[in-house]
Amino acid sequence: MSNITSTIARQALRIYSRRYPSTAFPRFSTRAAATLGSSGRRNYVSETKRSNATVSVETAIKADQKAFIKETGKQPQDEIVPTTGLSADAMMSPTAGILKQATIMDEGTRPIYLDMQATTPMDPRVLDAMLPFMTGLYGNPHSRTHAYGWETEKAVEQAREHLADLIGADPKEIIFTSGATESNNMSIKGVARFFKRAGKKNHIITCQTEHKCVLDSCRHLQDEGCQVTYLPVQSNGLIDMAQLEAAIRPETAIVSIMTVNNEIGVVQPVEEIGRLCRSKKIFFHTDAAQAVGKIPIDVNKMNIDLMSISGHKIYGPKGVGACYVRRRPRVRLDPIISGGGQERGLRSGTLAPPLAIGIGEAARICKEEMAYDSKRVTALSNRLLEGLLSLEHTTLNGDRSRHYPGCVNVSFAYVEGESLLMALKDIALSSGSACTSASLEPSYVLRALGSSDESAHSSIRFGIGRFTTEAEIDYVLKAVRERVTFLRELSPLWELVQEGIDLNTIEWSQH
Ligand SMILES: Cc1ncc(COP(=O)(O)O)c(C=O)c1O
Ligand code: FES
Repeated sequence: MSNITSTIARQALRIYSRRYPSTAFPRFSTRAAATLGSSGRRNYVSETKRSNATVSVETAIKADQKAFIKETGKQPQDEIVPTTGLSADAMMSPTAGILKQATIMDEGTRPIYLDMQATTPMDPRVLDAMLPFMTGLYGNPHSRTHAYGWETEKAVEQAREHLADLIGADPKEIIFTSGATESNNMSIKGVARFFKRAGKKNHIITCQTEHKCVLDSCRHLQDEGCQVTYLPVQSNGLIDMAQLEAAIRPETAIVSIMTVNNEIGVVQPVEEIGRLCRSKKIFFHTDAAQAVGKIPIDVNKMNIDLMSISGHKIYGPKGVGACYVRRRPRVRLDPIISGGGQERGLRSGTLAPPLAIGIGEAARICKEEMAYDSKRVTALSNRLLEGLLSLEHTTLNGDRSRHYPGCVNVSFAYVEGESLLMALKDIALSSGSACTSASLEPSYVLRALGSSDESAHSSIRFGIGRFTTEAEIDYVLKAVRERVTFLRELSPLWELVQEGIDLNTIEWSQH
């Protein structure tokens, strides 16, 4: 039996005291240990000393498992048993069989994965489609003089068709890129630079809750002399159409508003935005990385001129994406990557056929299974949300009806989000976007909704996807309920609330 000493509670307290510096904080000493039993299942016990009193708490998967057996009469192995059974190193070992372990087949041997907005597991059918193009079918799809080139080109063009089919586009309007980040850069910088160079228009409209790569592209364009309006959002996370209309100027070249927000899952009124932009002859770009393949999108019905797609958000490979670029009326843009003129001259460089074929297959499966996936994800999401909201002082962030159900962002008042994440090590979750998850800053998306720093800090995002099971949701609900209760019991703020004190009436001493 091996022992893994963990510092979950200590780290939680460190963050807690950093976050609430003005709070008179009782002295704590903590010890938390996780043991990896010979059964391969993980148990952990934490012991917390608060002031002079000692509180021993067995928060634990072990306890969860006992309750699970009692409630269901089933052994958890039959259902889900999150453990540290296989380390990442072990998974990489050639004897472990990486393909076998790295697919959904590993369910039950690692933490439950509920971070689908960060990335999705690759569908094994996607891998099947890709593999021949990593080995025997290695031709350059741009080679026109022999069969090696032709066979690869044929498969790449079929992938383009699958992507086009998913969003109601013509295959010629699909440009393969390295991901949604590149597609966003290409769209926004490309259009803005074209119009600026032509001396015509130099204004861009976007929104404060966009992904960093959109906001950062706009910042770069500001340095180049463009003007940018960052629209605020309402407290439900949606933009106000009247504000958008008022922000439009004669020199506005492009409006960029995302379809589904990656942190809170709200769905912006894309069809209305498209109609407005078309009526004003302004190009409309949408970052649909979190929307494509999950909710129906039709670029013609929605008057979308440019759209960003990411492979790894739709059960496809990482490092590949696509950009929809409308041909009629033709979107004019300066390419970011110049060279051999591939991809309609908009994105030079040899394509990566396995990746392009992977995203194509992922798109094909999404189209075929969207209704089924959507029904499942919605049912799981309702189950999760109902359970989470039954905990007191817990709220959903973002609009409840204009919402993609696979992204559930919840605030647990009086619980520090990072502490909760640490107490939920058996579940892979995040408090926001993956690229900002190392930062202890509160989410700028939640701040834009008007959330307080405390509320933003106490928020967790639960991402549900194609391979999530009901048993996993039930496990997560139980674990969250227990650990939120545990952490609240440590919180001096919670103690005050329980004593009936209105925290807003307290004047905290300043340091
Ligand atoms: C809304 C949104 N836009 C863009 C991206 C970046 O996508 P990619 O990783 O394909 O560059 C992401 C994912 O992280 C996202 O969620
Ligand atoms: S790049 Fe994926 S969340 Fe930021």
